[in-house]
Amino acid sequence: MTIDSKNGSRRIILASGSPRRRELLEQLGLSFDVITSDVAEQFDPEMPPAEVVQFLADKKGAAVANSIKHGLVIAADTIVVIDEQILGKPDSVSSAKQMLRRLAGRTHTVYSGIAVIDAETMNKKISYRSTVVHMRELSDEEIDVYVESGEPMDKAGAYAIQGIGSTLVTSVEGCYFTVVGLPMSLLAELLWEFGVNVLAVHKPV
Ligand SMILES: Cc1cn([C@H]2C[C@H](O)[C@@H](COP(=O)(O)OP(=O)(O)OP(=O)(O)O)O2)c(=O)[nH]c1=O
Repeated sequence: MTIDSKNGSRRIILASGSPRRRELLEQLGLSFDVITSDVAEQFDPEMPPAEVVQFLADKKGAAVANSIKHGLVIAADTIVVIDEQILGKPDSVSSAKQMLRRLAGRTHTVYSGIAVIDAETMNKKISYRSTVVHMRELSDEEIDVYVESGEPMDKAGAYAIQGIGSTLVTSVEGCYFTVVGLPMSLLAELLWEFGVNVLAVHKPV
């Protein structure tokens, strides 16, 4: 297998509208395009969380891969799980507050799945990581003020560990980037399978 020193010969496409995922990929110095699809994030409620994030990452990636001829498509999905219940992105201010009331003072698990798909062959590699997150106790007033910031609204579980939400998290067990939405070491492993060595793609920091 030839490993590209840069992804030069290989077009990489990020199938995600998430600015966080874009920023994380940019940090690797990879050149890539962003193409989003509008797949419905629906899944069988009986599906275990690890399968949900892989299923949805695959669905998002396949939708984009099917619309182009060449390129390596990267897609991801993130969910928060507490008491065996899946929390996605809140659809209203009140659901954001409800999610945070549920998470406050407790431990939950964040799952992130990644799918990498070769658009030419539709050969795919899909996997996931999970991280345990401990959140401190929060008063209703703190929750109200945090939700008013707007930050929780497009985040699974209604918080952003990389933002103001960092002040809610006391500790994590596992990969931080899994919580942000793109487990970077897993991404490197999956890209390697397609001949892209992210360690060789560098830019000065
Ligand atoms: C828990 C948590 C989630 N998130 C984000 C990551 C994801 O963007 C989002 C979960 O929703 P996703 O459906 O995984 O992603 P998305 O809709 O933002 O983007 P796309 O489907 O186009 O790829 O929550 C954070 O940014 N920080 C956090 O701490």
